[in-house]
Amino acid sequence: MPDERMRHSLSEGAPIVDAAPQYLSLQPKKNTVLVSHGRPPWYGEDGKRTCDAYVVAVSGGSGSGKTHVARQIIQSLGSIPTVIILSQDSFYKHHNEEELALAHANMLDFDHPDAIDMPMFAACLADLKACKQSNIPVYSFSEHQRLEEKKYLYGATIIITEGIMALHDPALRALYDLKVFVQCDSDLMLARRLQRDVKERGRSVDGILDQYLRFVKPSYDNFVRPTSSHADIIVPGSNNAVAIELISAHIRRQLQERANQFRQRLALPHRYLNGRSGASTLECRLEDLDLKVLPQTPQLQGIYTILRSKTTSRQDFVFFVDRLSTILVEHALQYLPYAPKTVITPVGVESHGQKSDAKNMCGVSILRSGGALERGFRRVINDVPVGSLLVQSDAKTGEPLLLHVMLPQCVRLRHLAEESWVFLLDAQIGTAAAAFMAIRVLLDHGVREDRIVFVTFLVARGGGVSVLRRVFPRVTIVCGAVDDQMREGWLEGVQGEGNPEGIGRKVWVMQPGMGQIGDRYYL
Ligand SMILES: Nc1ncnc2c1ncn2[C@@H]1O[C@H](COP(=O)(O)OP(=O)(O)O)[C@@H](O)[C@H]1O
Ligand SMILES: Nc1ccn([C@@H]2O[C@H](COP(=O)(O)O)[C@@H](O)[C@H]2O)c(=O)n1
Repeated sequence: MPDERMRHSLSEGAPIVDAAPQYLSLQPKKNTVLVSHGRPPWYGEDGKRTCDAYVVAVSGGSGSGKTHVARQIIQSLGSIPTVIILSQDSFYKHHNEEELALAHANMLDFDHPDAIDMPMFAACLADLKACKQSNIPVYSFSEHQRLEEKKYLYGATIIITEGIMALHDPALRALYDLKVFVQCDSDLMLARRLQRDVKERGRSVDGILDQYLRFVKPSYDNFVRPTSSHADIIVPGSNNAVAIELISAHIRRQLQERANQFRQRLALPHRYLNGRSGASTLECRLEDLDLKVLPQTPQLQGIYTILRSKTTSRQDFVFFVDRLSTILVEHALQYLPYAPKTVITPVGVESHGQKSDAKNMCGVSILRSGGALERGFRRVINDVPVGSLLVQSDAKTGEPLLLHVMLPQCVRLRHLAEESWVFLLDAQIGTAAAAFMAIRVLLDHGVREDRIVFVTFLVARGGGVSVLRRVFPRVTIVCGAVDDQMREGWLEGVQGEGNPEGIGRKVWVMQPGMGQIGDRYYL
């Protein structure tokens, strides 16, 4: 189970609102990633994507209940990892001054297929379906205008897209796994639209009726209703509980089939390890792993001795973790590109030096223990953005689950991500399941593999690092020490806010290791 305390603090304290997933509620918001229990791996042991997101399209007239049906499907599905209701309304085109004046006079046709930027909608949907991020436009119904801001979306297992023209475009239809049309009487649609547009879209009754007679009704008859022929299922716009149940049963079955198909190839933590039961073996040679290990100086060994000791106080542990993080990040910086630079010194003499060429440097810590490297990271790299990923193991299956994605702007925007240098921070690479997932997330965003620098205190030679290396050979891994083994062991629970009963759990532990670094650093 995910750490409740982490879930609580992250959902409350998220500084970038639109990047934070919402936990499933009875009224799920549109264009937001809704999370129930986290996202299992969407890639196989070769690091490649094994399945697309499942896409359901819901079309129908305005006020037919498309959004309502999308929400009913989500509720009926119950526990699904992550889902987005993607609204086609967000893709209304940008309007010039003249069009805006017409719109405010209810004289602009928003019900013609040309009113929607179909290629942009298809491109965003295709990215989300392919498990990539998308930055979708934000539209204001009261201003009749596309706003400056964009909304970042990433990580849905199911996408439910809804809109009056959702089934209109053949390129869009090709992206759907299931096509639904909501059929409703025109008078009911008009009544609902009147109520909603007055309450939510700041419209007058006269204006709504004007627009309805001039554009909405003719367009429904000419463009919207005919697309029902493309639907796999027609759902009534009211009293539709049976239809919703059929749809959700179908989706559940489809997802189950996919899961069964791919489970064999999923990247389960124990499958990364060389030894399959109880303990891992030392099959790989250190030099084959191409790790950038800190020079083993006496003072570095001194730091590790303090950190490994179970009698070290928390105060000392925090101090030496911060010191070690600083050393590691300094060491990691040498793997960035540098170019010669000449400066004039205060005594007027030229000095020939170096300057880093790396653009958009940022950090991403893998919570919770990766957070222990953040202070050192910020000390070494001035004013650097730091994001986070929360990956936890499912107690039943052992699968890593992606629970939370909070990435810096230079990763969220694809055109920046392609140039960015990202330092992934985690306390150790043991099974490598979390590292694997975090690298996959960055690659999904367009970060180049050779611009990912993984910084960690410890790597287990007999752990999953050999698989990580084979799959992502161009990622630089910087560490301070290499431990020989991993063993399946029982970790005593530490009583605290998130674990009031101090319940222990079965984990893969590194040997000799440093214990649970996150617990020792934060508690
Ligand atoms: N099956 C239904 N039962 C009761 N109210 C509904 C139903 N479907 C839609 N509504 C209500 O009608 C209004 C318009 O529905 P909505 O789903 O927003 O329509 P659409 O997305 O098709 O424009 C909303 O206030 C919604 O609560
Ligand atoms: N500025 C706009 C843009 C669109 N509309 C109307 O919205 C309807 C589609 O949205 P639904 O949520 O009802 O499906 C469509 O019929 C447009 O007329 C608008 O009024 N103003």
